[in-house]
Amino acid sequence: MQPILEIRDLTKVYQGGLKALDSVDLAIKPGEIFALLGPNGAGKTTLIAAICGLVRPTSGTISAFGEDLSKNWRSARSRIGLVPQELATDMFEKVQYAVSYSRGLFGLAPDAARIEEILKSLSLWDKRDEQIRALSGGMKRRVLIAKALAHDPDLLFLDEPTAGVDVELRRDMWKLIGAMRERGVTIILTTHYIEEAEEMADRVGIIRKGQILMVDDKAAMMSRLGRTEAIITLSEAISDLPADIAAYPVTLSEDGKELCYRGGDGSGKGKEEVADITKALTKAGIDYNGIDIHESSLEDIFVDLVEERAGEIE
Ligand SMILES: Nc1ncnc2c1ncn2[C@@H]1O[C@H](COP(=O)(O)OP(=O)(O)OP(=O)(O)O)[C@@H](O)[C@H]1O
Repeated sequence: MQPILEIRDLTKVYQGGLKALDSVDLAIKPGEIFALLGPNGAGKTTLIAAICGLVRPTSGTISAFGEDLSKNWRSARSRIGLVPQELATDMFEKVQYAVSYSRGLFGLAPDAARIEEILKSLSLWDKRDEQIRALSGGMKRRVLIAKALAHDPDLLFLDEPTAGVDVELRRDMWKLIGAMRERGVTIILTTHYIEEAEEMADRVGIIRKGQILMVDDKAAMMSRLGRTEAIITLSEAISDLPADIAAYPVTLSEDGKELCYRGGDGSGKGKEEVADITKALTKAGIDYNGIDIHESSLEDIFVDLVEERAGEIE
């Protein structure tokens, strides 16, 4: 299947010499939700801005819908929507006007019914005649989304769509993003909230210091890089581990009272091994009085990756 968006060897060096993107390659499949995860300053916004024509790349190519954006920017751009991090709109405008105006910017004929549908889907219809400045932060965020949807884009970028919003609004946003996907919109979102990527995304890309560290299906990433961690608290300190237990990925704490397991592969193997270890302990006559077991989340994987690669890149 031809990617809806293809980025090749994209580099952006800002004036002053900061390399915000470093040879980025990325292909986005039609209809997917792709989450771009990265710490502050990783280059997420720069990447989106480069695709949306707001930042000029230093080198590399970006094609969307099969067209090279540097050659045929206008037609591809009309099929792209961007929900930026911050509101860059006239705060005195009324909601409905602002959203209709966004549609007009792309040369589309006014479509009151479609605008009404968008405003209703975002619970903004009751606020349609209010000035944007009078809305709460969460409602302003919805206006940003409505404006980005006004021209019915096929490819939608959401730059930190839920940064700083409350949990309820975040859940609403997730539902909304899910509904957009149902309509066939391809979605790329950047987020600090790993929970968001875990909940929403089909694929996840991890970016750090302008480099893409890894791109994979979310489930594959979790099963490939997932880990089980367990701490088994022993009733009495021991000085040595029996050989059959030492064969597992375990370490004994300095005081000899805790057995720490770190292994598995996100497929359930870790839990099985921990169960086997407890059986072996019982067989060896070693009592334990607690097991604390933890399956790693996408967050743990992300933190591990970013920390592990930090040394390599610096
Ligand atoms: N206009 C600019 N001129 C110079 N440097 C810039 C400019 N815009 C961004 N940068 C730098 O480029 C790097 C990447 O920034 P970018 O905003 O793309 O990161 P980000 O991953 O979106 O971060 P955040 O999660 O904090 O929004 C940062 O070091 C930033 O300071």
